[in-house]
Amino acid sequence: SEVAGAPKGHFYKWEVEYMFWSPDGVENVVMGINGRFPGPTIRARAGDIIHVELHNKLHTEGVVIHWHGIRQLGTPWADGTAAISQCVINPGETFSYRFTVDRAGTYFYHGHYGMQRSAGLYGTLVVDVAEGEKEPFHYAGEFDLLLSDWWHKSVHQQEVGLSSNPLRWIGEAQSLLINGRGQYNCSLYSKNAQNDCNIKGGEQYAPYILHVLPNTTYRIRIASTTSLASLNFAIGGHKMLVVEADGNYVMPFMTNSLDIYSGESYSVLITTNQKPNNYWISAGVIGREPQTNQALTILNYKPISASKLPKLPPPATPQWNDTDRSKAFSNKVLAHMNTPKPPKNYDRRVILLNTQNKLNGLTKWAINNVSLSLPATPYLGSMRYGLHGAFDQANPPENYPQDYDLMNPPVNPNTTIGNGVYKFGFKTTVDVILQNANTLSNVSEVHPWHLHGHDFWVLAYGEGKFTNKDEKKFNLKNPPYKNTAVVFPHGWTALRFVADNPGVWAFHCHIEPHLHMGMGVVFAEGIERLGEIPHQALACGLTGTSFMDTNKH
Ligand SMILES: O=C1O[C@H]([C@@H](O)CO)C(O)=C1O
Repeated sequence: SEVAGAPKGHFYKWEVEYMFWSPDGVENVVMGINGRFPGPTIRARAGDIIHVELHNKLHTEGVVIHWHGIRQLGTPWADGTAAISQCVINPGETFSYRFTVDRAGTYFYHGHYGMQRSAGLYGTLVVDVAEGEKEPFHYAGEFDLLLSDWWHKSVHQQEVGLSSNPLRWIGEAQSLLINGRGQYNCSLYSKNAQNDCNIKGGEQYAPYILHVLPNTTYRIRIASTTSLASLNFAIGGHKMLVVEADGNYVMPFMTNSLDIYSGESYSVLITTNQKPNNYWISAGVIGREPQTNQALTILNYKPISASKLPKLPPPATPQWNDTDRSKAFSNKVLAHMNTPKPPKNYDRRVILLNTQNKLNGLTKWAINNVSLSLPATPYLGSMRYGLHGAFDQANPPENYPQDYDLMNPPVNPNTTIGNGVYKFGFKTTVDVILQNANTLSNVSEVHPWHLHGHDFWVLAYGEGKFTNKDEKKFNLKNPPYKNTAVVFPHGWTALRFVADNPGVWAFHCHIEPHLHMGMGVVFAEGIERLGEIPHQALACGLTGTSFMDTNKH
């Protein structure tokens, strides 16, 4: 029985283990949860408490899970970032993630240790509005789509390649998956698809079909946990009304297709007002030269058979390098009128130059010429208990040399490694300017940056080198409130957030191999306000040693 007004608890026991699976018709090894890939969907209401007891059944690897988009207000030790918020959960061990989902929205969860997200450790997390609350739109049914990309090479091979000299880059994905389902080397868009793709129904790689009734409005939640790919999502013959981004309502706008970068989530409404038939739903690569087939599934009007080939061809994915189109899309995402407004002024501005570099022959990504290498002792514990030997005590650089040429490969490609922390005064307003540049191979790439523990306002996307004059381009009226924002090639993105959540928070490129190559920084605020940290999060490195020595915590 429930006490009226009390938060509802959702308790889950999860076991993580490798298992054989066939995400795209080619059998492989994936990381599963309770024997499933993707992991189970969590569904709760705003204000509820989620409690996941995560048991590590991997034989030789640690594990953690990050709850992407959940701010962890008051529970920074539950953020699930290895070496930042907690010690990894060793094989055979269990860790209790207990946190409140404070706000309705579309979220997901994923591994945040090494490249375990690429290994398939992810699932959907949906938070509905609190009992009695209403959303600013109506719909009769819902579908939740989690997009990902999939490699046939193991994550171990990928990781070794990334830290080899010369670099063995992971290359483009073999398949794109919708809810963990894709088709390698065959297309559903063929008369013989059922034969070519060997689909009889019920296979692990059979598409997740959206069965709909005519003349009905549906909400489709779309989240991207891709390792590398930026995607363009579309539904043949249907326009989409975008209503939510990263857990915040947006000013609704109509679109034929949606750009979604790794780490982002959206909700769209569609009305099934077309001729009763089947229609293709597609997701194709943008931002990088695609070498991967579109992900396809079907919007099926009941009672038509879902195996009937749609009359219209799949939506064409836009030109991968049409950055003007991508920017125009991103600029359409604006806050709903009830969204919190940004402070008019900032207290501190940090400019972060994104470059690709070299370190002893290895290829790295660096921020203001520091490539992130995480320490053995997680920051949350070492900062809370004042263990200064745990990481670089010097403040990392807040800017880069103003004569740096963004439009060419670095003159001196050598970088340094580091693990210093950007420490912010509690409740200060921080501006972060992400400044893109040229890679070593004379191009500039797309990087979606994700902030833990907060949402930020996306004040502007700009071209070339940011200067203080660009402040006049800032949207302080209705900037979107998000947790992930892209920085376009050779461009900059201006973000603002309030450092009001005591904890240590990762801020990084959500492209997993890029993070692995050092493309991230660490933010912290309000550590002095934290009480005791659950011991489970501290049992390694210097925090572990200090417990054994003194027993004082
Ligand atoms: O980090 C990366 O490395 C490759 C390329 O720059 C070097 O092969 C690539 O496309 C990346 O995104």
